[in-house]
Amino acid sequence: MTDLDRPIAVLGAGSWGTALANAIGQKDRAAVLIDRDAERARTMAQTRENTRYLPGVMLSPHVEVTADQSALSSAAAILLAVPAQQMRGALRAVAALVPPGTPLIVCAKGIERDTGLFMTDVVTETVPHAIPAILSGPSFADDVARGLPTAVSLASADLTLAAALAQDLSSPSLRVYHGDDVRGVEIGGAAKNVLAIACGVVYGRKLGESARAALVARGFAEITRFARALDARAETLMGLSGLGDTVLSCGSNQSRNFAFGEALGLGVPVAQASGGKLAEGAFTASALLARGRKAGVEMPVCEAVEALVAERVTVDQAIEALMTRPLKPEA
Ligand SMILES: NC(=O)C1=CN([C@@H]2O[C@H](COP(=O)(O)OP(=O)(O)OC[C@H]3O[C@@H](n4cnc5c(N)ncnc54)[C@H](OP(=O)(O)O)[C@@H]3O)[C@@H](O)[C@H]2O)C=CC1
Ligand SMILES: O=C(CO)COP(=O)(O)O
Repeated sequence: MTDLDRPIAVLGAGSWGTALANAIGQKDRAAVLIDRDAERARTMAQTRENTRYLPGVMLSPHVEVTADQSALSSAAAILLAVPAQQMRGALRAVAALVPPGTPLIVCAKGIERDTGLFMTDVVTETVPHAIPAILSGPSFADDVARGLPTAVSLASADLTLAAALAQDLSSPSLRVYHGDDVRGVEIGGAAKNVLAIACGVVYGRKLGESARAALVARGFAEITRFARALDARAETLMGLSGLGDTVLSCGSNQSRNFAFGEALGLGVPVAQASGGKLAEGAFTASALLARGRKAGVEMPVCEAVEALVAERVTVDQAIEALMTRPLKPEA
């Protein structure tokens, strides 16, 4: 366990950051939730509710809300809950405030589009004096914030640290498993979002549950191939951050990625399909595909999502391309 006298800080006061801060607060451990907007932070501190991102959930009294990033300097660990494409900018802005050796736990699920880097690599580049870790798994913010039960995975290269952080974040409703396969955990979280978009498309286009199940299986196979090529462990992908989150996000339009795909399947143009919500897979698809090509891994489901998001193909063309690929052994 980390130093209990020091709070755990959460950078990013959106739905996931707020839910995580609340989960920590519900354990009677001090959490500091950092919103980049001072006015919003003040209002949230007073009303105890994040009306924009997590309406209807009251914050634990152990959660302090602030816009003052200097709170990071005294944190035992920092949870990074900003969107993947904003991670580099957010980290650059606070790097000087982070004491050497502080665990920076990435809670975002994505790959940086411009560089193809995973989030822990972005941490290493921007805050080299910190220790990167990753948290991922089946966990809708709303469920976690309301104390509904789930389990997630936390990985760090240092297994002892991963175990201590998992202990810090675990509660009777949030079971945090630990490990050292950082790459495996971050691939699971980033790639499931792309697969969730594909499943949403199939649902929106009303292709039936058999098609969705087949897509999950083939999509998961390509994610696992990709993970192996990047020296991640296949069994990590079979765990909470891979299979677990795939089951969650590919079967419910409570997932914003699934809902984005569903809108595409219904014929909504890409620009409107997210309804103003974050759909990480739309940004990650091109980066995942590029990394797959570099590693020599065929990723037809990811390719279809990337082409759809770039509006190079229609939904029907994407489906036809997937269904008319040369037949091959299943493995
Ligand atoms: N929501 C969920 O159920 C889960 C989400 N995640 C992952 O967590 C990450 C964040 O998602 P989520 O919380 O849902 O997203 P939201 O859209 O709900 O919130 C994003 C938050 O990040 C803030 N933000 C954006 N850029 C910066 C920046 N440069 N510096 C500081 N804060 C910034 C936003 O502030 P502003 O309002 O000012 O733009 C907002 O508070 C994603 O990668 C997602 O995949 C993981 C598990 C569950
Ligand atoms: O990652 C999540 C659940 O584990 C949240 O999924 P969405 O970002 O698709 O809403």
